[in-house]
Amino acid sequence: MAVSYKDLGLVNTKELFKKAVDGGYAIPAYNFNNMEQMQAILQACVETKSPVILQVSSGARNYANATLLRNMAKGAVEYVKELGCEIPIVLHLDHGDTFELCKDCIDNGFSSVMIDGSHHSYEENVALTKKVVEYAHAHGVTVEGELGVLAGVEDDVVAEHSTYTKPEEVEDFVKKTGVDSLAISIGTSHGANKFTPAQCTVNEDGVLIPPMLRFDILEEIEKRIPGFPIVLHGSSSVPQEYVKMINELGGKMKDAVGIPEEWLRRAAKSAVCKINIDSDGRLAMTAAVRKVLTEKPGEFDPRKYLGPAREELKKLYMHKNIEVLGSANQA
Ligand SMILES: O=C(CO)COP(=O)(O)O
Ligand SMILES: O=C[C@H](O)COP(=O)(O)O
Ligand SMILES: [Zn+2]
Ligand SMILES: [Zn+2]
Repeated sequence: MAVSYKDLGLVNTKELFKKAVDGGYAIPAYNFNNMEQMQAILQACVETKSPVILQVSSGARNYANATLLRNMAKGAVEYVKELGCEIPIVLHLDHGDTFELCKDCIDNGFSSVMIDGSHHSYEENVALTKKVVEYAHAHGVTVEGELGVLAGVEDDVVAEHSTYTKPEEVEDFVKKTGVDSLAISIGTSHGANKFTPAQCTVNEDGVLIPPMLRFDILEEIEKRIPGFPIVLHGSSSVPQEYVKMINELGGKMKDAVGIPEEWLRRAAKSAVCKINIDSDGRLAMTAAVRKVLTEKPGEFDPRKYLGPAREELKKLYMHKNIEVLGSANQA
């Protein structure tokens, strides 16, 4: 039997995006795979009074099990009430690659899905996205499409080089497909190794500064589809304190560079109304777990290292909501 997101107390992205575009901030889209990540996200968003998009990749569904994830999302709505603030919660499929996967999520309580047809030809992308939109809209679910390909690892898909979004395609794409939001490629990419040191310049403090995002492309897109909700994937900043911690505590992360928070702040003020962050959370948890296991080698209770990891993650998300995305106090 199909389960509607409405029965779970979740919301789609429609109103949230409208307010975010008008208000000059972005809604956080944080990926989760397990209970501690979900708790950290919800606690951080309740404490900062921020709306939130709980983001699930197909990898996460395989890892955690789709039924369990859905029931966790149902629990999320009750949990935030218990915490004392009923923030709007979206359950979103990240990087859906087939109609069947999107349909399965829509039939199982997701309030929003992404169909990433960006790896197909333009015509195929339009046809696939339109098909998902028709099914989703019949169920009140909102849809994110994508134009342009991000460099780095996208789920199972590896894009060696990014292809920037062509502004001259966006109007036609939005009109033909009926999507509710559009992910674009302006120089961000997935993972912790977004740029090689050779691509970066070094500032006076010895910090690697990556090549500037193509804000000119974003501006051109905004001119062509004014006020239309834009999504930025691959937006982790790869905090160097976490990379350093991981490496000092026995890890081996080489050349990890992300998107400066200043640039994300600038993007959030534009039509960019959803910013995807996954890798930074992975770094925060890994650094915290390594710290506990190094300092207390006799520790073997998972709560003793996953608990501090959850705390570190919550701190990171609160920082993002308040200092970077501007979503704090917008719930
Ligand atoms: O775009 C993302 C999820 O869709 C996450 O990007 P990061 O790898 O930069 O966190
Ligand atoms: O864009 C990809 C997200 O970071 C999810 O990653 P994943 O497929 O490893 O769960
Ligand atoms: Zn893509
Ligand atoms: Zn992504």
